[in-house]
Order: sequence, then C-alpha cells, then structure tokens
Amino acid sequence: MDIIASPIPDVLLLKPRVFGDARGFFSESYNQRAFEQAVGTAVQFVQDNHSRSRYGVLRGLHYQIRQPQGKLVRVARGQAFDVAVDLRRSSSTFGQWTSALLTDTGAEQLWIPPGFAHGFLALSEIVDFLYKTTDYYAPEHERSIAWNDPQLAIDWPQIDGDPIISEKDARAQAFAVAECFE
Ligand SMILES: Cc1cn([C@H]2C[C@H](O)[C@@H](COP(=O)(O)OP(=O)(O)O[C@H]3O[C@@H](C)C(=O)[C@@H](O)[C@H]3O)O2)c(=O)[nH]c1=O
Repeated sequence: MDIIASPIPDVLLLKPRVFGDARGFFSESYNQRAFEQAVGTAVQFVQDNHSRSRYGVLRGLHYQIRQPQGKLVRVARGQAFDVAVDLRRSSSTFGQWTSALLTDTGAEQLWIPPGFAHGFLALSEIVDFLYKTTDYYAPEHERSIAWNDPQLAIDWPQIDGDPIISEKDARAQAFAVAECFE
C-alpha cells in the first residue's frame, strides 16, 4: 500500500495495490494490520456507509461535535473530490483544508481522523461512495459547515451548473461560528 502524506499531517492518502488481470482486478480495500501501520495507531471502525450521488451532488461539510467520527473514505464507482477541514483548535493546521481526488480506477482512500469536517463533490454521473467510521451516527451531535464558506475558501473543481445540496446543508453554518474541537 502506498501512503501519501497530505499538507495536514494526520490526514493520509492511502493507495492499496490493485492486481489487474484478464478478469478485472482484485484489491484489498481494507486490511486492519496495514491500515494501523500506515496511521501509526490502533483504530476501531464500527460502521460502514454507502451513499450514491449523481453528478454535481455536494455532501458536506459534516462532523459530529460529540462522538466525532474518524472516516476512511473511498469511491467504488465514479470519481469525487473529497475534502477534510481541520476543526481541532489545538492543531497547527486548525481551519485548513486538504483534498484528494478519489476514483474507482485509482483505489485512493483518504483517512480523516476524528476532529475534522468532511465533504465531497460528485464528479461522475454516478458516485458510489463507501466509508468506514470510528463512531456511530449520532444525528443530535451532527453539524454542517457551509461548503462555500469564504473563510475556508475551499477550491472546489468547476462543474456544470450549481452543486446539488441537501436542505440541511443549505442551512449550514459559517465556519466562524461553528462549534469546534479543543
Ligand atoms: C450519515 C447517516 C445518515 N443516515 C440517514 C439519515 C438521513 O435520513 C439519511 C441521509 O442522511 P444525510 O443527509 O445526513 O447523508 P449525507 O449528507 O450523505 O451525510 C454524510 O455526508 C458525508 C459527507 C459524511 O462525511 C458523513 O459522515 C455523513 O455526514 O440517511 C443514517 O441512518 N446513518 C448515517 O450514518
């Protein structure tokens, strides 16, 4: 597995090997030992999620202020621009974001530890987005920061038309007033 550092040290881009042959391919999409070696700590995942999005759908920027979730994210079909925002006030990269292009051909995975907001933009007709989380869904603790917050100034790729967002995300907060982590 290739491990590629990001500008935010705790966020890692992981690229498991993909064995292509005449039938298609094989890849270990998750190997606990290799993953824990890559991130340097024990991690327990408790939930696997699958969302499907059409072109131009933007989900995010989401986090849980209690029961914060670490997320290991990847795209099984299509491609997406994935973003993590550091919400840990004690971090030297607080308020900074990092991104990765996740594709079904490249098998890229992004490890986003607890303490970050996360979002992605679907860049293909269909995006099947799969991710593991280190804590359970807790809607009462869920928060959303506006994807286009001027202070964060995330450099989303250009798409045809406006991003398609949920009603909840249309009511998302500004980063300046968002609850963050210590
Ligand atoms: C996230 C989630 C949603 N749901 C339900 C609630 C709701 O009825 C429906 C759709 O939920 P949402 O609109 O919140 O789904 P979505 O906008 O895809 O939310 C997700 O966005 C990405 C960017 C993340 O990082 C995730 O942690 C999560 O917040 O699914 C669950 O049952 N369990 C879950 O873990």
